[in-house]
Amino acid sequence: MNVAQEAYITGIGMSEVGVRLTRSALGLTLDAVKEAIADAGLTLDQIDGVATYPGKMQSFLGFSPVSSDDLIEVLGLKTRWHIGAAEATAQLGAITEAANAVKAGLARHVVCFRTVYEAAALARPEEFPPLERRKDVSGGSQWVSPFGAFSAANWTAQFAMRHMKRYGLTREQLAQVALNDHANAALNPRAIVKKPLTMDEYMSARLISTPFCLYDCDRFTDASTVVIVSAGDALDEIKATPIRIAASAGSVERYSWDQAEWAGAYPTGRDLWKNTDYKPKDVDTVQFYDGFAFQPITWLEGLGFCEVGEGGQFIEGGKRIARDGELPMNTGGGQLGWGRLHGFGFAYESVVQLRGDGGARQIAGDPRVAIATSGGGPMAAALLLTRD
Ligand SMILES: CC(=O)CC(=O)SCCNC(=O)CCNC(=O)[C@H](O)C(C)(C)COP(=O)(O)OP(=O)(O)OC[C@H]1O[C@@H](n2cnc3c(N)ncnc32)[C@H](O)[C@@H]1OP(=O)(O)O
Repeated sequence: MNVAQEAYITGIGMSEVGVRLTRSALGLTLDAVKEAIADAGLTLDQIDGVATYPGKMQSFLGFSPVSSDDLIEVLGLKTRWHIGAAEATAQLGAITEAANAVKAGLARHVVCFRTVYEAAALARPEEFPPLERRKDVSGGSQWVSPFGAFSAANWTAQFAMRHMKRYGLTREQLAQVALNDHANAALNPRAIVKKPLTMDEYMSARLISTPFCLYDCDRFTDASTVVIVSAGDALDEIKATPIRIAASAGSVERYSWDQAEWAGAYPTGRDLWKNTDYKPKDVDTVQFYDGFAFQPITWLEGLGFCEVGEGGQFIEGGKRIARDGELPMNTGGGQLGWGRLHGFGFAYESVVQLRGDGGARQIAGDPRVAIATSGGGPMAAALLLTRD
């Protein structure tokens, strides 16, 4: 391997994470950028690239409150390359784009950020009109919004129901994702959730969209997460342990309601392994996107940790995915426990674990290989990260 031709995550940062924070979205973003740059040991004038997801999409529901242009202007960055990856293959696709840019010599140090402001926005409907108030619904939304199915909970529930009927997935199995996330979040000082969840609490929670109850759904959050992607030939400027982006993959799929599998995780999984010599057995920890508890099940299957249809059995009882299990999952609490960081939290937590910086939630041994994913529906992305 020629290090100079590789791309590395060299810094991570995160703002305060909360619900209806009395901070601006830009302020949260600047906090996270500052922390990541300091973590890498860089200075602002060394940043020559910016990448974000989803670029310049409209900021309904606080989904996309800060653009790459905003950040460049406010910080006065002298960027050679930047992208608002609106159509990137899900959130972590922005990090893949940055890795490709540094490998191509278009930039040396790229700030990749994802800021979410959905909790604050929900409390300010005049400023951030909710979907049901908008007159300009288009694309896939036009087929579901007239029926009141505004939420991804309604759509994702269809796939979970199909999995239950076809493969026998149970609510007890689904619960393991939430229980595991809450247990790990309780050890993460930055997480919204502060205590473990019991099976009784899970089962008695209010129903949101069959089969999802409250604890199957991530919660709208205000936060910003940053990772810095650097060129392999710039590592002598870095003070932190670099984590290599050893492989990445993604897909933007059209899907239909009669598909059994939750589309994006499956082609993404297949492609990821084509792009590396690593195998599923080499992976020390997985950080799987969990907008809903069902999605990690599709990632387990899509990435080949088990056969299609066997994701529920894989997590039965929760031991395998626990911090001391054979495949520790969502060690920072995932989106169900940490907060809806919209994919970037999984890249952040992978770096924490691979550096051995997890404190009370650090997994044992000497983890060297992690997978972070985002999305899993029509859009999906995965990164294979290694400490070499
Ligand atoms: C590629 C992609 O982009 C794909 C995706 O991301 S898919 C994932 C998309 N995620 C979502 O759509 C978010 C899903 N979650 C939700 O819609 C909402 O949380 C929900 C419908 C489940 C509940 O909302 P609600 O009924 O309006 O609850 P709300 O009145 O806001 O809150 C009441 C209390 O319930 C609790 N609560 C709310 N949501 C919760 C959740 N998801 N989990 C646990 N507790 C929750 C809180 O204690 C809350 O009190 P606070 O105000 O102190 O926070």
